[in-house]
Amino acid sequence: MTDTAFPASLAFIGGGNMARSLIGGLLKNGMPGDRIHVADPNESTRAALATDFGVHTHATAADAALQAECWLLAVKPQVMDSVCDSLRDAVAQRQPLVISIAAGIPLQRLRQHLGEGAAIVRTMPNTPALIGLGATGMFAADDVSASQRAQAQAVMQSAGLVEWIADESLMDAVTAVSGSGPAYVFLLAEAMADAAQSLGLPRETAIALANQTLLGAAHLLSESTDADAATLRQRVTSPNGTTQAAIESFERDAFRDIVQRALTAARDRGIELAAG
Ligand SMILES: NC(=O)C1=CN([C@@H]2O[C@H](COP(=O)(O)OP(=O)(O)OC[C@H]3O[C@@H](n4cnc5c(N)ncnc54)[C@H](OP(=O)(O)O)[C@@H]3O)[C@@H](O)[C@H]2O)C=CC1
Ligand SMILES: O=C(O)[C@@H]1CCC=N1
Repeated sequence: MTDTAFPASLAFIGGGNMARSLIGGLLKNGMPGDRIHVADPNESTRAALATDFGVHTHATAADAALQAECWLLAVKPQVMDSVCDSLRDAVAQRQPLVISIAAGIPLQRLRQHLGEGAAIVRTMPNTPALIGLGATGMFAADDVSASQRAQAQAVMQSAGLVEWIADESLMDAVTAVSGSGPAYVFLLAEAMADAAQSLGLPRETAIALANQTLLGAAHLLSESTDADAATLRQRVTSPNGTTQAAIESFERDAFRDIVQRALTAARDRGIELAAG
């Protein structure tokens, strides 16, 4: 990743959890903090961001936006319409590249509230962005130029893997698998530790073993070039052994259906958020 791919200046609208994760990644990849502006209404949030990252901070979205050629919309979906409305004059002045990370909100709705003049890329990152291991799905409107796409990609790639999505309607499926996905893994970590404790292990030992198992399995999955998840699972599963007993229990309890229903619920909630 070369610094030249980054926008010359970047304004985060919203300085919460995801903004913090993405700013951390940008700095690690060579974007200087003094080229980043962040708007957040909370004084303590602004102070912490300025101290931790050396970024410029602003109390209003428009103040930050006017300072930058690329904006990253990182507010909750529920306030996105009003935030975009407050940026209409700044859009007319700056003609920005706008990257949205909001779940559910379609490009058309962003364009409607921002007004004409913004080139918009809709993305869906996830919280492992904080350690450079994020996964982001991206969709660009037709009027986004190749160099703007490259800039948007550079911003999101500083947080990890990027996948371009050809059809905007699939962005809610991206949210369901990778945007919300880290929470499913944390739920599994909780459940494994709880179960191990109930089988008699001390709490701390149960947590340590469950967490390290998820870490090791994730690394093995990502580093195994010759084996997919199913193959790796089979390698753990000795015939008539302990793993087979557990997997058969999962299958009897319709584990795959449970996952399918959960992802469908997340996808459908994204569609509801689009409706406002
Ligand atoms: N958390 C996640 O795992 C992921 C989240 N997303 C998306 O990222 C977006 C942000 O989520 P997240 O970081 O978790 O949310 P946070 O609530 O942590 O951050 C949003 C921040 O925006 C601030 N804010 C509210 N109104 C304005 C305004 N008018 N101008 C500037 N800032 C404002 C909020 O302040 P206050 O708290 O006072 O309202 C808050 O500090 C959402 O749209 C979400 O869908 C996408 C992928 C993953
Ligand atoms: O739960 C949410 O709505 C956000 C979007 C994906 C992850 N967190």
